[in-house]
Amino acid sequence: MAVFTEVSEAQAADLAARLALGELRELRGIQGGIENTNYFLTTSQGEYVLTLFERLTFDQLPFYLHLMKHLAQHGIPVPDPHGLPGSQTADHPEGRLVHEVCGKPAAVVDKLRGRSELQPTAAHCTAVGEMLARMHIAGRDYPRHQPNLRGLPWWNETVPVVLPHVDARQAALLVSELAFQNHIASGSAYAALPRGAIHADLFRDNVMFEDGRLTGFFDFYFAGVDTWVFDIAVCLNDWCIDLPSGAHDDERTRAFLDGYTRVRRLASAERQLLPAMLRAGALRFWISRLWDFHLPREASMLKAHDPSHFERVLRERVAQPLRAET
Ligand SMILES: Nc1ncnc2c1ncn2[C@@H]1O[C@H](COP(=O)(O)OP(=O)(O)O)[C@@H](O)[C@H]1O
Ligand SMILES: N[C@@H](CCOP(=O)(O)O)C(=O)O
Repeated sequence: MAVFTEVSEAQAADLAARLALGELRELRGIQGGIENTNYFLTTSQGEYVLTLFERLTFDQLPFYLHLMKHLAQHGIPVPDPHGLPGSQTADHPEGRLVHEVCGKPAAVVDKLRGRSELQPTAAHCTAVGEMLARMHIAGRDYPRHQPNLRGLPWWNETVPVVLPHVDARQAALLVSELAFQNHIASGSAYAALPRGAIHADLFRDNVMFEDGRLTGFFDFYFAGVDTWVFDIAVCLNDWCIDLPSGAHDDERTRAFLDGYTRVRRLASAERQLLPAMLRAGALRFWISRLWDFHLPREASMLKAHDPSHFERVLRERVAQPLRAET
């Protein structure tokens, strides 16, 4: 569970009133999540999620919140952020979406219906693949730009920080994989990859289903502009593997890629680099989990994710690269 900052009912009621969302009925700290403080906020008008951002700054947040607003306006099922009434201008018709609570940047978004599907079937994977491709297409005319803040520069910065905490075999893999990813990123195939706004963290716990149908997806706070195939790889590494072993699941992989390519065909550079991007996706989450595990922050409700899971996924991806025809 993650509540890093305690919000009082009075503070939540005040925010709900400022946003014209009605009277506070209930405020409940949310179980799950490791990055931000999240509460379910129920008012006389509906159900919302209040997020206080623990690492992201007032300057970084408009990219994420306006992206969610943009996607919602393009019919993509994501939580719609609530703006401050009266703050709309001709240039910013959505109004101010970043608020302040307990001195931290905060947002209030709609609560999605449904539950996450932690044991997905091929049909769930097809739905997620299709929806990810729709999101990539809808994001093409999103005008704001912010890099993926958990991309290659962050890996280069963070690997030396986590190295003292791992054993020699793990250190060797981190160092060699980082060198491989720097090599890939400097090549011409990588430069040819199509890119745009990506979610970058679309794991099983960030998508909702109801009666087998996908109702929406959330947790955009690792989003950024990066390659679309990296986003695909992050999904395949979570939705389409056997969790205990980290091994690739052929049926769910095919189902995911079928769903995705029904909406957008993969470019040849994407097909060529998918195996390398699967390794990149595993490395990214291995590094962040090591970082969270060995350099934790204070939180009144927090359970760090297991770093060794993504070490296994990475070893699998290195030993068994996905066949090119998949
Ligand atoms: N818009 C939403 N609708 C419904 N539930 C949500 C929504 N946003 C977050 N949640 C719930 O809160 C939990 C934690 O949110 P998450 O975004 O994963 O946290 P973090 O920002 O710490 O990564 C999710 O697992 C989900 O149960
Ligand atoms: N999905 C990432 C980290 C973010 O966790 P979330 O619970 O906020 O989605 C991981 O599994 O390491």
